[in-house]
Amino acid sequence: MEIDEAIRESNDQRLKTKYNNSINVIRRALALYPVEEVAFSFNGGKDSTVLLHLLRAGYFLHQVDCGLSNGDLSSHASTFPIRTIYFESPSAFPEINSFTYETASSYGVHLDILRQDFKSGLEALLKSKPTRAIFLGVRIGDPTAVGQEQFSPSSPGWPPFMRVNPVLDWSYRDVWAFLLTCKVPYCHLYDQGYTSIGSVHDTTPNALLSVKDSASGKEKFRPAYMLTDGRLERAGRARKLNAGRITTFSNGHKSVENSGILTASIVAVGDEILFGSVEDQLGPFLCKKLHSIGWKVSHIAVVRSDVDSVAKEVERQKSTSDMVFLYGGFGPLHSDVSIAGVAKAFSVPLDLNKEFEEHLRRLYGEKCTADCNEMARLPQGITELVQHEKLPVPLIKCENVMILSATNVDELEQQWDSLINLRCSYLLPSTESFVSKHLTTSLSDLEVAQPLSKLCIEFPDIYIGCYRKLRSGPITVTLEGKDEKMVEAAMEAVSRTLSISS
Ligand SMILES: Cc1cc2nc3c(=O)[nH]c(=O)nc-3n(C[C@H](O)[C@H](O)[C@H](O)COP(=O)(O)O)c2cc1C
Ligand SMILES: Nc1ncnc2c1ncn2[C@@H]1O[C@H](COP(=O)(O)OP(=O)(O)OP(=O)(O)O)[C@@H](O)[C@H]1O
Ligand SMILES: [Mg+2]
Repeated sequence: MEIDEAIRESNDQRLKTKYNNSINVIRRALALYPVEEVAFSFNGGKDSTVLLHLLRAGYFLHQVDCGLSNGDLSSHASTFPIRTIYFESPSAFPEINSFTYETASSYGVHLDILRQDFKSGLEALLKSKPTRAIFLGVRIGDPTAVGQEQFSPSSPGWPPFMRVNPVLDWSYRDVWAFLLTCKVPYCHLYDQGYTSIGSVHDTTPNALLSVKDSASGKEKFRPAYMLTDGRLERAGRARKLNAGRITTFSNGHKSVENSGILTASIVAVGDEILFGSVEDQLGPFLCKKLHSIGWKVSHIAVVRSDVDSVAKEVERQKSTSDMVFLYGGFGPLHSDVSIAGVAKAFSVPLDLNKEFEEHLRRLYGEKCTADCNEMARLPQGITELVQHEKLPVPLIKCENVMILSATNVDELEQQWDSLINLRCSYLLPSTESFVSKHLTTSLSDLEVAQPLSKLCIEFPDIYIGCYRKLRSGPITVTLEGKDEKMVEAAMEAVSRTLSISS
């Protein structure tokens, strides 16, 4: 197998270590999942080109593990056995597209072409073919690698599969060391100064590789492998704006139903909460309400009343949750910075919203002064006013961020009821709500730890958690899921294992 041979013959010890670790990840994945239920996500980029060759070598060595090959390194299969998916997009570079197709044909890779967005494409793929694990060329430092491990289940709200990232810990230097050592073809855009390739709309050659041609005086670019500081790999990529997940279900009811469990984040703005002088009651109230409609709250944060703190948190949460609920810091006071923070998170300016100004004028009458005009300046181009007869002024929604103006639980209840009443496409109750069961045991932590963690593996779709009110007191086990029978089966298993009589 020429890849394995090239690495063995190389005297780059670091590359050998990276290669061996990645091959082990691939062998582990192939031992865990039948090869027909595994896929490879290939897009012709440098990282996925590395992964293609690692998979070719890894599959060969896996066959040796299974006794299906005699380990003769010169032999290799003429077809690549792992199903390969390519999300083809009209905004991909033609060079990337043709490299993907040419590579597939050279290495006997059968490509499944998907023309939808990633999430819908994967939903369709999982429906048509059982797929338990997908190999990806994601590396630490990619924006999408945040929080991922070599084996990471797909995110909540995504179809269920294991993301396998064999090159997660490879550096920019490792990628080029591999491609050059193995002398494998790569897309020639990388020889023209491109160091990371997205779409034609957000990618340019990396300016750090720019040189002036001494003869013609024209600008030229050195090849990607000459970039010395790998941290600047993405210098030719434009920053992505407005990456909210709302777009995944902007066409309303139908897609909300299809997208599995919906997730929410809650952001409270208020220095007083952080000083400990005011207790936040709105966060727990929202958690209860969201849970009651089958949504999952993935995160609750309290941030300082300053524009950057709000912007940073909203920017983070809007791309990982279906909806972000924000409260506090709304009004004409100097500490009311939430709207500006949201605008900054979406990189848009504030702009006078005439409709909202009219609502404020009606509400405040004579008292509507210049401060009202300030309050009517809302994030430009992304603001939607949500009106209901029970609301004195509409609520403000910016893409998937809902700004709640409530300052206490009663006001929040009124705003929540109005939103539910409106049956807005972005806050629909899930078709199934959660079923929760609780059990109490007086066994110690040490006694329940192992049996419970085994049950978590046995019931992967059921949340099994524990809490206690006293360090030495009884432990309450919580079981939760959307399939009542499964929750009951898990409860019986927990009762049996911990010898609890119900
Ligand atoms: C096979 C595959 C699986 C993915 N799984 C997830 C996932 O579980 N969670 C998630 O938030 N995004 C997932 N994504 C999307 C990527 O994290 C990311 O949004 C995408 O690669 C960004 O590409 P873009 O910059 O071209 O939009 C997946 C993408 C692919 C191709
Ligand atoms: N359009 C796509 N089709 C299939 N897989 C994709 C697509 N886009 C991304 N992926 C998967 O996500 C991984 C990470 O993408 P990313 O763009 O960071 O890396 P790359 O394209 O391989 O290299 P580069 O960083 O040079 O662009 C890819 O290696 C691939 O596994
Ligand atoms: Mg890429």
